[in-house]
Amino acid sequence: MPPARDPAPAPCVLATGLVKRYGDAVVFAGVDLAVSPGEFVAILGESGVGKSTLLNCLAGLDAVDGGRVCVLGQDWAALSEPQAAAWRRTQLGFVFQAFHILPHLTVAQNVGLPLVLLGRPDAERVAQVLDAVGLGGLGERLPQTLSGGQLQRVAIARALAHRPRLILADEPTGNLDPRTAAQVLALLQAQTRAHGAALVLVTHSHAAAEQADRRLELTCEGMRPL
Ligand SMILES: Nc1ncnc2c1ncn2[C@@H]1O[C@H](COP(=O)(O)OP(=O)(O)OP(=O)(O)O)[C@@H](O)[C@H]1O
Repeated sequence: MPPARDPAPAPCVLATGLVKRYGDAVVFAGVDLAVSPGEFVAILGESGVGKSTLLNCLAGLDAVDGGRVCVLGQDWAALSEPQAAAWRRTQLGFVFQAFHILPHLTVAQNVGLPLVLLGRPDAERVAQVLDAVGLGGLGERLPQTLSGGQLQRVAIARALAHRPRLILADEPTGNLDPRTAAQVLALLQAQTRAHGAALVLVTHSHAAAEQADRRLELTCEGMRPL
């Protein structure tokens, strides 16, 4: 008898039939997406087509007007807001386009925040991820003393600190020179491969998208492979 094959792993994120509207304006409709553990998917698309909105929907930060999103088997719609916040803190790392770095906290405090919120502060891990993004030694600085590219790397370090199972990154290399961009992407990929996380990257950069296992284009009619 042939050996039983392992069942396919459950997707880290599974979105089916997503529809998003702002008032009467349909941003996108009929969007399907499944990303497996260890997989890196890049999403491209014209400016304004709804890529950031889609990431927010995947993260349960924005409500959808149709369809459903499950993260690691959990449907956002089945959770209360506090339950969703707890699930997000545990499972998700989000690199926002606008960074959302807290100005009154040091770099190290910003990066360590996900670990503190999970009740497991870990200065060693913070130092490790700061080193990994090339910001070793800057932990005690305040964000206002950093460049745009350095702030972007703080946001990436913060998204990785708690080793999330799903990383959603909105233009994470937009402010970086090509060499640093490549390093940061390699780091995001290493996290994905080493911990079986899934990485969904929204980008306009074809160089960044080239690194992905799969490339998809978001259009107003849905998602299509590139
Ligand atoms: N809160 C909101 N209220 C109304 N419309 C919104 C809101 N947020 C986004 N939009 C609109 O939804 C559409 C999609 O925006 P989104 O930022 O998701 O696009 P994007 O593909 O990420 O764009 P870019 O590549 O320029 O970052 C745009 O037309 C935008 O104006």
